[in-house]
Amino acid sequence: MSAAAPEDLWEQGLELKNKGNAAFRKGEPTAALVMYIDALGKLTVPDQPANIADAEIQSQQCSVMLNVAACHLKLGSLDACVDFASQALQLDPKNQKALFRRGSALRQIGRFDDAMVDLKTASELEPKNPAVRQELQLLLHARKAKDPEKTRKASSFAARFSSLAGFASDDRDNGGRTLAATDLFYEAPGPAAKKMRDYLPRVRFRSLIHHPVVHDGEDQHHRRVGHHFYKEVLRRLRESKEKASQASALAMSVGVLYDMLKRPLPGVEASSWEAALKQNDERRTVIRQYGKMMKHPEVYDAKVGWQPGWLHPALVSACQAKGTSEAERAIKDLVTEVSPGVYSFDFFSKSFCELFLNELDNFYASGLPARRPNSMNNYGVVLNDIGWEPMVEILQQEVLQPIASVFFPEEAACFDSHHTFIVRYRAEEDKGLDMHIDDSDVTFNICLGREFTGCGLVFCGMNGAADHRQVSHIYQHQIGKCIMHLGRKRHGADDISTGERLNLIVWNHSVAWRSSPSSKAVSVKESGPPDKKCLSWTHDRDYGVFKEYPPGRENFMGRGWCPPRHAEYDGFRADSAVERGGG
Ligand SMILES: O=C(O)CCC(=O)C(=O)O
Ligand SMILES: [Fe+2]
Repeated sequence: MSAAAPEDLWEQGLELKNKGNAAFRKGEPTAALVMYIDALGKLTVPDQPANIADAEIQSQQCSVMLNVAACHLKLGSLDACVDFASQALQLDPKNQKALFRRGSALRQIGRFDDAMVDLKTASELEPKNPAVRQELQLLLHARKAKDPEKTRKASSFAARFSSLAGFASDDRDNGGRTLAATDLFYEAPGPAAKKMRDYLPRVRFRSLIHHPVVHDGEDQHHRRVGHHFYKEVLRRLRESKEKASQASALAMSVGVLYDMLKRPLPGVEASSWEAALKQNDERRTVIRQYGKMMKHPEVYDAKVGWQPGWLHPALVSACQAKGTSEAERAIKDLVTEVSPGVYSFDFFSKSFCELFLNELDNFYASGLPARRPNSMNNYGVVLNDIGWEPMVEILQQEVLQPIASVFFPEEAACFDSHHTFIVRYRAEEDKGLDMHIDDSDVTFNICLGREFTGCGLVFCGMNGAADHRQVSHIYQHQIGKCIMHLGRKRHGADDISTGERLNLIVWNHSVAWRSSPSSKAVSVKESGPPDKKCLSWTHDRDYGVFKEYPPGRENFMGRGWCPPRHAEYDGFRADSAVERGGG
């Protein structure tokens, strides 16, 4: 049998390269790598085809070596990446991609000086390349973490979240859209997000504001100024001598906004205005005082932002693809759907979990007052009330929203605020959490530790669905991992058996989603009696039919709202005599 002709090998090599490219684009770096290596074998045989120019041969060889380096980079085989990128550079010493890939691998290995040489050269070759700029920022951060003095001056690079792939650098061109961390709305790509923008309110507060005039609407979840505000605007417009042009109406509205922050508007109880004022004062006092007592102030420092070492490397690399055609694929590779509508992925590094728990211990020991996250959890703390809101705002824009919008395109199209808190479970305190739905559009829940057994998170169905009270999944938290789900998916925590569990919860809010018709789905008839595990003493009208109310919670009987009357299953019976028309 005669050996294949050089021309045939060449053709086979190119074909394999193309197949490798297709696999890489599909997000299958291992399959791609196998094909590229095979291709390289065929393209680098000693006898080269006579009909192909030397320059073309070198260029193809270099291109496959670069692709091999890209696969290794993606797979975390950093030394191999360095080797192949170096081989490519022998063929083409000024190859920008080779310098970039080798620089990135060298940074991740910790060879910062070598990485700097490569990345600087790559940057000189293509100064505007966003990936190179992101990589340089990561490098500066990594260096800073190792030697803060040496790179102190470079910290302007690190503004906000720039540590994570330079997402927030103010002048970054992001495929036609720039994103500064101060943008009112993050505009996600895709038709769902576009549709949601129609429902953005005309007047909106960037974050939770505690004010009697803000939550008085029919649907308080909208967090909009309510009728006292509009009444006052109309009254002033009527009294105004000016013709009510758009400009004067706007000026009037701003005036009323200003006034409502200074004194109660007509019709608003002075006492509720005072109470809101007091709560806000207390909150600011705690933030100010705790600012002087923090153990790890860097964790609160939104000017510097998030350090890459705090997040799990898998999350960092998925986020690095942001703004590229690989972004969605990278997120899908990161995330596992553990059950319909429930997604899990690596989030914090172990060292950050420890650091943050240490910071929380410090807060608990400070004796400063803290608001509890909800009526069912007495030992957690609202982190927005102790100064962490700006950090989560950055996280929300740069990490949470891009991930959530892949799986929940409508709910996550435009996040605008968040409620972030810690829950804590241990014996003698809160052992578990009643089944519930949250005042959250998309929830991120990350386990920080410590040692524990039990305390699984039980998921049931989506609020209003026929299987809304049927168990769908029981999730065991793992330290550093995040679970993401819609707030309207019923869930609750089983009692803890041993140890202590602390989780960080971010409730992401979207006014646009809540104003959209999609959010107004009506409940359908329940398919049958509920699973006992899905019963909620705070929500359900039939809890007592299946279970004894927990001690001290008997007064919840008769206060439930679920299922709504039109959605009762066949044979439904309410547990309360009042409902049944009894006492
Ligand atoms: O314990 C958990 O993991 C869930 C906590 C939760 O759902 C909540 O606080 O709303
Ligand atoms: Fe919850």
